Amino acid sequence: MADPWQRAYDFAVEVARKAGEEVRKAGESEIKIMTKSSTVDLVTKTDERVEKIIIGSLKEEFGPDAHCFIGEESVAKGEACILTDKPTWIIDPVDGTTNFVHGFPFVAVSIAFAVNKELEFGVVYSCLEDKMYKARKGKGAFCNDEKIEVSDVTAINKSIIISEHGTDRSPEKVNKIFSTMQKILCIPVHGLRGSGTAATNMCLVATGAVEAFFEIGIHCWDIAAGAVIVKEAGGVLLDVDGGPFDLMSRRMVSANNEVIAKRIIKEIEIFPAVRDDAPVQKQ
Ligand SMILES: O=P([O-])([O-])O[C@@H]1[C@@H](O)[C@H](O)[C@@H](O)[C@H](O)[C@@H]1O
Ligand SMILES: [Mg+2]
Repeated sequence: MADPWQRAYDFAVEVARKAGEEVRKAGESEIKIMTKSSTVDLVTKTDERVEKIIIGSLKEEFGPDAHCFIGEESVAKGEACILTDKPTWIIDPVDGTTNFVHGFPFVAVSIAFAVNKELEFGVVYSCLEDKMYKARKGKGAFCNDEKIEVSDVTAINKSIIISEHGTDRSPEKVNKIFSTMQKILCIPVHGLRGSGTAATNMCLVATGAVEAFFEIGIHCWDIAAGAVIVKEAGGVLLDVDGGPFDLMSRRMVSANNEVIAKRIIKEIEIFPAVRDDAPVQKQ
């Protein structure tokens, strides 16, 4: 039987590379900082323009109504964030916007594709490092066409763990985030890190550079592509309470194996995050 999604996978890599070139060449003029959910949840004209380029290219290639789209900046402007059984692109045009604004060298274009609510493939282009990560369900994970695999470490005291503090600065959430990080640091682990972009953090798990990345507060577009890449590199994905991974729940643990994942989960102080697919509250 013909493979229905290979062309979409190959094209997603081309589009991610083109989008990354747009991010790299974005001039000072475009880095006009705007904010969304908080004063530190940044967005720029580049985020918006690059998302339009990505979606426009996909519609031109596959037809304007063939697929559905969940894009970070389209959702920010009021579009629905509902994953149906229809073929759906899940897009973060600039993952690591704060890094982009500050010139901190980790910025990624993240493009995932789901069918029947199953993630088919994911592409993460770390455009300042020129690293193209990609993975297709059942076909392995790659960085610049070299196969990648998670770390084989099972001892938590020989691991590096990544987490992020997100953009919600409410004291009760910040306290839980830092209390969790303190407990993990003092296990002890070899180190705590954070690149500032969830997609890149997940690719670091997939390459074995770190053993786990977890966060409460991320969105489906931050992690959808990285989820496929981690899984295909031999890693695991769980909810922060140890339950099954839920793409729309705004929380997750990605790790090289269940031993590390479950040891981290024991330390996570969970706080609520409104689901990506929660009904929009009428004003
Ligand atoms: O907004 P963005 O740069 O696309 O995505 C970012 C995520 O990748 C990161 O994990 C999170 O901690 C940041 O708050 C931000 O949400
Ligand atoms: Mg983004």
